[in-house]
Amino acid sequence: MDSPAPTKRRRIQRSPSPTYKLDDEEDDYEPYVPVAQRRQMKLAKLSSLGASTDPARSSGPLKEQDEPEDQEQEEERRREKSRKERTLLMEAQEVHSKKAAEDAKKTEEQKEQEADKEILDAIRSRRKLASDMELAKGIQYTDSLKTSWRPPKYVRERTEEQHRKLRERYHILVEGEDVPPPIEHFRDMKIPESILQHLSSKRITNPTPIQLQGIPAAFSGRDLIGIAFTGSGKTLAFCLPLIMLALEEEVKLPFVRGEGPVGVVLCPSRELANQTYENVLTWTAALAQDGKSPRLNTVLCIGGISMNDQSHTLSKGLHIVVATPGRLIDMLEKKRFTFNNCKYLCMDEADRMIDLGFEDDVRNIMSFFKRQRQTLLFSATMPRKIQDFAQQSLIRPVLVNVGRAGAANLDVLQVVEYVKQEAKMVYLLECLQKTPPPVIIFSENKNEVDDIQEYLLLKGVEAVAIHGSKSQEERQYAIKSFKTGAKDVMVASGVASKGLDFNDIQHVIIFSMPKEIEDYVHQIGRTGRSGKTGIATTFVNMNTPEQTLLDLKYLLMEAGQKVPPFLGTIEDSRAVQGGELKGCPVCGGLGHGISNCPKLEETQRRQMASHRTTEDGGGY
Ligand SMILES: Nc1ncnc2c1ncn2[C@@H]1O[C@H](COP(=O)(O)OP(=O)(O)OP(=O)(O)O)[C@@H](O)[C@H]1O
Repeated sequence: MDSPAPTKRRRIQRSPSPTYKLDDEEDDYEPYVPVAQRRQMKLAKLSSLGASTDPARSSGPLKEQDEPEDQEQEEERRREKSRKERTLLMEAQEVHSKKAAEDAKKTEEQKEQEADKEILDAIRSRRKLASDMELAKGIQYTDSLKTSWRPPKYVRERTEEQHRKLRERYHILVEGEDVPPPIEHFRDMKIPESILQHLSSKRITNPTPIQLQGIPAAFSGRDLIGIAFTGSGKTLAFCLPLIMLALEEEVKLPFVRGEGPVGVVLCPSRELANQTYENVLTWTAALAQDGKSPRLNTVLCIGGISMNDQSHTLSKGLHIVVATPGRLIDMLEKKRFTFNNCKYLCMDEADRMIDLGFEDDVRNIMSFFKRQRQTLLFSATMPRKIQDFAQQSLIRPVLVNVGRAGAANLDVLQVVEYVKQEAKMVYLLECLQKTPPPVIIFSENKNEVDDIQEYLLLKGVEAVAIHGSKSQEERQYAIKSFKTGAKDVMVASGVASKGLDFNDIQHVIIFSMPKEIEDYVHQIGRTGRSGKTGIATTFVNMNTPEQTLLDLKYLLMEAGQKVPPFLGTIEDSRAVQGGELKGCPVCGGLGHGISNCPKLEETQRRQMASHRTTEDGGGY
């Protein structure tokens, strides 16, 4: 009888620590070691270190060889050494028992705070967000970029107190040195008349709070972190300064083939890049309408499209690039254009850009800059961890914050409903009756997106679908037909949630609640834009993690929305202990701390720890 083929035996080796390692696992595997255990190890190290650094111990044997001493002296030295060792050991034990006593006194909340701080410190010590070239050469700029823009005289003459009052009126919070003044009217920002006329034809007559403070700061050349609600006009706030910069450079000395760009806007998705590109095209065309201003050239660099279509623009002087990271790096590597004279880098939905997936791409892109740049980061959600990380990488940054970072837009009526999994499809049809179209339906799962679209089509609803596995043509078709009103409903995965600005969405239906509350904030933010109101209906059920429900409950409470009874009954252990509820520094969720943040999975935590620089004494 044939014996079964020998299988490779995996032997589990028991190590003294509670972590186990498989024989054939990679050698550089570093298990996560809990805080308490790390502390023990540090103590053990401390006592052994103390003993080995004892000069008597290290010099003893050498002396013995070189110049033998008499018995008495030797005996005395041994006694001294043992005294010292005992003292060190006792000290270590004392420290240890003191620590244990302190630990015992601590509440669960304090312990959690300490653990959170350790994780946060590890995150903070990530390499700065600068290009490797700058880091390697130790290049450190200390001054913001100089621009010729100045606020009008009457604004310059206002006191700091008057600026503060104005900010207070618009609920604008600022941080940073010497923050440029807020300006209440576009005209006073010295924006060219032709652009003003175009904006006013689109009923954009007064700046929104983020524009009112963000545009003057950006016009002044300052690095900027801009945080404001979904649909509050951030795009104009970061595109106008770039258009003005490009205009100034072009007027000084016209660009010829091979020159430029002056600035780049980076977006996390092709759809968002395309939308921003179209905005820039509209605004630069409006600028040239006066017959005096030059035409500024803009290129779109995104995957899935042929760059040959843009060779016409690339063959002229280039002013502005709007891009997604991958295609931009490709173009820079192929030297289709350079960043030799690029001075402006803006990241839209910046928290996504800096977050794990894109961080290295961003660093790579930065390495193509050959001179100092102005860096701007914008988003509706910006957890503290990203703000801290970004702040230390920018130069004299100004932080402009309208409302809490990660808070929901108050113009959205949020309705959360308990719908059993099997009842969702049928209930969806009923839900669609709440408002006239256009409606967006979000699902976290691509297959579910397709299923919903199919179901709606069967029921005679004009629906298109968009998700990451669709071809670029399919994605473009879906967006175009939905934008033009040819289709009533768009079913989308997360891809369409961030930054996309569709006209007058009446209703957002969240078919499956995303795990991360930031995603929810972006999804409901497709409605209630530009001062209009909208409804968001969210389906939850027993499949929705309790953590997510808790985040949702607090978000509703913060926005003064109705909390349904099934959410009201979910208890928060931190609230029971009377602790103060702050947004999780990693994802901004109000219902949990870092240690149980859904975004910070175990693997990521390890990854963060490995990012620790040697500057702060290495990692664990
Ligand atoms: N000052 C303004 N007054 C009225 N409408 C404005 C103003 N500025 C911009 N808008 C309009 O508001 C809408 C939303 O703007 P935008 O897409 O820039 O929002 P956003 O803050 O970037 O949102 P998101 O966070 O979802 O990306 C756009 O249709 C834009 O034309």
